[in-house]
Amino acid sequence: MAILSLIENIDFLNLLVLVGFGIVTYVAQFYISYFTRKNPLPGPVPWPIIGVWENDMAMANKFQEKYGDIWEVWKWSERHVWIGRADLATKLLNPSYSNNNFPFRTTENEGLDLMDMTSKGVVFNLDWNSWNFNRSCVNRILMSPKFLRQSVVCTQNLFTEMEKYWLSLGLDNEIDLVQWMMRFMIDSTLIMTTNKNFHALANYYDTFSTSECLNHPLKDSERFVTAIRTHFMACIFFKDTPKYKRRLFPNVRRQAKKFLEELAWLNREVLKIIRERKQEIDRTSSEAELSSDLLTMLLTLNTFRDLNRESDARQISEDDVRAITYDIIGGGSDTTSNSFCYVIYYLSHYHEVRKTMLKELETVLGNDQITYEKLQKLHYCDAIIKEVFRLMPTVSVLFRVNAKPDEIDGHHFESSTTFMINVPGIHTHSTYWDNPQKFDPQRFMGKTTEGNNFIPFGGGSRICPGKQLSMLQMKALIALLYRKYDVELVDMNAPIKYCSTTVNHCSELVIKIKLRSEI
Ligand code: HEM
Repeated sequence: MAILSLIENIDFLNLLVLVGFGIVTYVAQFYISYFTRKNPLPGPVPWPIIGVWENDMAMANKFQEKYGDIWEVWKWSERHVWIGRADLATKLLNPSYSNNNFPFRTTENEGLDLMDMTSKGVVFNLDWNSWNFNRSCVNRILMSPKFLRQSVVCTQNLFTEMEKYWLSLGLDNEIDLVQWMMRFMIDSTLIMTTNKNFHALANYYDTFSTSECLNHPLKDSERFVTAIRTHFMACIFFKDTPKYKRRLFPNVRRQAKKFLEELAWLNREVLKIIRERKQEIDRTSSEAELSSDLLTMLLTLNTFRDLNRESDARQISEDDVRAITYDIIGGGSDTTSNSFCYVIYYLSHYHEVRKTMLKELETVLGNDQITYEKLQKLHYCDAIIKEVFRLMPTVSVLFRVNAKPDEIDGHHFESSTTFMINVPGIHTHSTYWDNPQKFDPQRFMGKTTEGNNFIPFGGGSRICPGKQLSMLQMKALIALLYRKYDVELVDMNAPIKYCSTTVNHCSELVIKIKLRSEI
């Protein structure tokens, strides 16, 4: 009461003085605790409340240059320890599944809890036993030759479809590869995951075309594809937006509500797909072969239909199937589509590299059908993709959190410290690479890429389970495109256009293609 009457009687000038005093006290206290913090590392001095905005690849590299290979950045009130040298990341990228102090990517996160992601699936699952089981299921499927072979067939079929649209629009037409590849990989990942085509490519083609002859259930699938993309945006939103912000600011509250409504719709749709597939499997005789999509494989894992089942292994729950489906679609579409655009950018700028690649395509593939086995033999294509990843990693930062207090490079860290591994910093570190800024695929020829100095797919127990799949898809795409077409950038002088977040999103890559004349 006394405080209320004081506020009522205070005049405007005194109120200003009071507020000013409050701010000065807060700022002074903020900097006193910052400059007297325990175990300090070098790093930019943060602003009160907001800290330092750090989620940018160029900025991380600038900080590494200025502060060395281990530094700290404060974001909101959280300390992020950045690491830019492979040997300092050894503990973080520990391959052990049982003895690992850095098992997770995030600390407890109420926003991700709300999305039901912290006890299910793989990417943000904080329940170790549940993650371990789900991850072994995902590994078994994504790395199985049956699934990988099917992905090659799927890539060829979708390329034929996309090519048909390009030809129909005319070879003079400019193609924004980013837009096409985004739809291509959404279709591809959804087919590989659910065995259903959601026609994102066809929908996109329809935005250019005046023809009415396309025959596909456009509108339903468009809603689904939009909801899937919303799911990825919602993950980032809920992970990074604390509860108080979602409650305090009306526009943020509205956004959160909209996301949750859309996610509820998507969950219902995905559960419907899962249940329909279960019924289809039940109706199929035990001798008949089932399709090799992820959903079918997950639902039959450790059942009598699984030839490799272990006697005591449990089956996967419906909720985990749903969460894994999201993880795979999320992990597999944007990453591969952006990476492919970067490969095209580099190939367009390095004529000699392109020439050597075309020779390899001719020698290994000729005009034969592209197969899983043949793609394994494209060693130079493999080296090109790796060199592009080295200089332009699609995922430029890896996250880890320690379960118990630990020590790195003589620095002590409390448990639940957030660590960020600066992938481009390691990929261009002069300790590991000669002439690190030079684009030279030859450096990967005849060499294995074990170890933490090359980590485009991350490392340790959380390494990307889609690594083989995406390398295969990208090699298939290179072969399908370059065997038949010359590819040119419309603007050879433009730098790579991208927006840097955790995934470096290519924002535009306009190309023109024409039928190939000669190498
Ligand atoms: C060029 C393509 C790709 C790139 C650059 C990429 C990169 C990555 C990276 C850097 C991570 C984090 C690893 C870590 O924290 O150490 C990751 C995790 C993951 N990726 Fe990929 N990825 C690609 C394609 C795929 C594909 C095709 C799939 C699935 C079909 C996939 C599924 C996943 C999943 C599920 C995880 C989480 C693994 C876990 O938490 O245990 N990724 N990926």
